[in-house]
Parts: sequence; C-alpha cells; structure tokens
Amino acid sequence: MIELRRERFTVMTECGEVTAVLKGTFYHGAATRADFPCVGDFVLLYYNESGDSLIATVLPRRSKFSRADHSGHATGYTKTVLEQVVATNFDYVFILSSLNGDFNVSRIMRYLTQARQSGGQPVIILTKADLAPDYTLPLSDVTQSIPGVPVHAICSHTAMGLNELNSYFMPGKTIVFLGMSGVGKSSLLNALMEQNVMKVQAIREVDSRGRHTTTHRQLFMLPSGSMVIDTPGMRELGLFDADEGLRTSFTDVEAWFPQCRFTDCRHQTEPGCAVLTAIADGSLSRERWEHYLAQHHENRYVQDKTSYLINKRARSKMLAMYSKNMKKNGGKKI
Ligand SMILES: Nc1nc2c(ncn2[C@@H]2O[C@H](COP(=O)(O)OP(=O)(O)OP(=O)(O)O)[C@@H](O)[C@H]2O)c(=O)[nH]1
Ligand SMILES: [Zn+2]
Repeated sequence: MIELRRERFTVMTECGEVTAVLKGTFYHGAATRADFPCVGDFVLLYYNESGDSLIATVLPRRSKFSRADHSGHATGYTKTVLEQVVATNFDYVFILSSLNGDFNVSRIMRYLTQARQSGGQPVIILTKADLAPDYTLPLSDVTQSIPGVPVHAICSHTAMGLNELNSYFMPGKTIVFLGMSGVGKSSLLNALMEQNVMKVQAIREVDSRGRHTTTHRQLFMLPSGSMVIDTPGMRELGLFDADEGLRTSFTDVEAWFPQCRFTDCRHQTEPGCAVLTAIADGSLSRERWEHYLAQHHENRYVQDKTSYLINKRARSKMLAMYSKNMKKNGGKKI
C-alpha cells in the first residue's frame, strides 16, 4: 500500500501501481478503523486489469505507528477516541534531532521509547551537523547516554554522513522518520532522492511513462530498492511535543513536585505532599490542579494507544497459515 486518499488506495503490485477499493466486508464486518489498510501494509487483492482492484485482506503487521484520533470528540473525553494507524511494516525508525541550539538528549530518549514500542529498530540521526561548532561532542554525549543504538551525524545540505546510512537503505527495507517539525526530515528525504534522481529518470524513459512525480507520494521508492514512508500522520506523531507543551505551560504546578516528601509522590493521599498542602492553603488553585491532571491524563492515554508490542510468534504463525492455504488452493484462492 503506497498511498491512501479517502476510500481509494494505491497499491504497488507485480504489474505496477494499481488503484484499489476495499471489499465490502471491511465496512460491514467487525473491522475497526485500525484494521483498515494503511500506507506500508501488505494486502491481498483481486487484480482488475480494467478498473479498480479489490482489497480482500490486510496481512499481519510487523510494526506500526498509531495516533489517537480525537475528531468529533471534546478534549478530555477519551472513551471513544479512535486508533488511527499512520504507518506500518517499517524496519527502521530514524529519530531525527537537530544539532542546532535546540539539541536535547532527553527528548531523543522519549522518541526512542516510542520507536521501540512501534516494533521498528531505532536509529538516531543528528541532523544539521554543519550548524554545530563541533558535532563530535553531542555525538559522543548521545552514544554514552543511549548505548546500543546506532547514532549518525549528517548534513543534508552537503551530503556529509549520508554514506553511513547506506546500510539501512537496502532493498526491501522500509524507513520512517520521527522528529519534531523543522528538524530536517524533508531535507534528508530530498537528499536521498536527489542522489538517485538520474537513475529514476532513466528507468522511466525506458518504459516511456515520463518522469515520476514524487511530490505528493506517501511512500517513496528509492532507487536503492528501499522505501521511506512519509505520511501526514507521521508528522502529526509529535506526541512528545505535546508532552513538552504540557511541561512548559504548567511549570507553576510542577514547581511543587520537588517539595513533596517522597520523590515518587502521586499527589493523592501521600503524607508530606506539597501539592495537597498548596491546594489546602490556597497557594495552588484546585481548578488549576485539575486542569493539569486532565491534560496529563490525555497525554498518557495517547502514549498508551501508541504502544504496540509486536507478537512476532503470532505473526509468523498467521503467515504460515496463509501460505499453507495458498498452496492448498493451487496458489489462487485468498
Ligand atoms: N544548516 C542546515 N540546515 C538544514 C539541514 N537540513 C535541513 N535544514 C534546514 O532546516 C529547515 C527545516 O528543514 P525541513 O527538511 O523542512 O524539516 P522537516 O523536519 O521536514 O520539517 P516539517 O516539514 O515541519 O516536519 C529548512 O530551512 C532546511 O533548509 C542541514 O543539514 N543543515
Ligand atoms: Zn505530592
């Protein structure tokens, strides 16, 4: 699945790109929105030479990112929030972080948690190396704080460090980019595409289809045979931006926390809780505290929804079942 626009899907097949629609059972069955195909999904489809193909099944996912869809709901009302899957079946999660003045290791760590929960393999990319007086300092800072995760410093403008990334962009591998707005996701993608633009054009001339326009694509096929998923949903995944927003706008509330007797105080019934004392003596308004709790709850909920631990055994069992059925039916029946 390489693109999704409302109810129409674009699928890359052996016969090239085809447009497809969903089989009725998706709408009438017990399928939830999370079961609907998403960019990155592998699907079984009934190929139609002369019109829309029909998507019959979405194959089990080996990794995914989701976001909570609050559309139509008042904030704070979380019971019916829908899970919206924004990207699936990626191998690597590139956590992009800029080496400019905004550099922050704890933010990288929080993205790392998110990446690990997705089922993808995290790789830390420090962007805009040209803006750091000495990028080796933050680089070793990250390497020491986060052992066991590869870290690369790059500059998309000069292509510095891009060669180091070749081992990820192998045929069949899919990469997603995670990072705050402005960190350089588009610039990296452009740099990766530009390196090979000539090749893309040459291929297209052979089958005389003209130039491949990639401007509105959601899954980019790089000539190396690897893929980059860049959906609008991926960009909205800045959940930790929300987390940081919470921190900055409630500094007056959080200022009380270090004064609690216990460092793990939950500010509910604990003795020596500075928050409860502050509310009792009026230094902190109850309303303000409840506002903080409401927002905090919301954020926690969103993070839980994003959690997705992949049960690899269940997946390979299902795949084995599929291929067994395929063989039994002469490779035809779905
Ligand atoms: N100096 C320097 N600037 C860079 C580099 N990469 C990106 N930038 C600049 O950073 C700004 C943001 O880059 P984008 O690639 O648009 O960032 P993005 O992560 O795609 O941003 P969103 O689309 O908002 O998510 C642009 O002005 C880029 O020119 C780099 O390696 N060095
Ligand atoms: Zn407390």
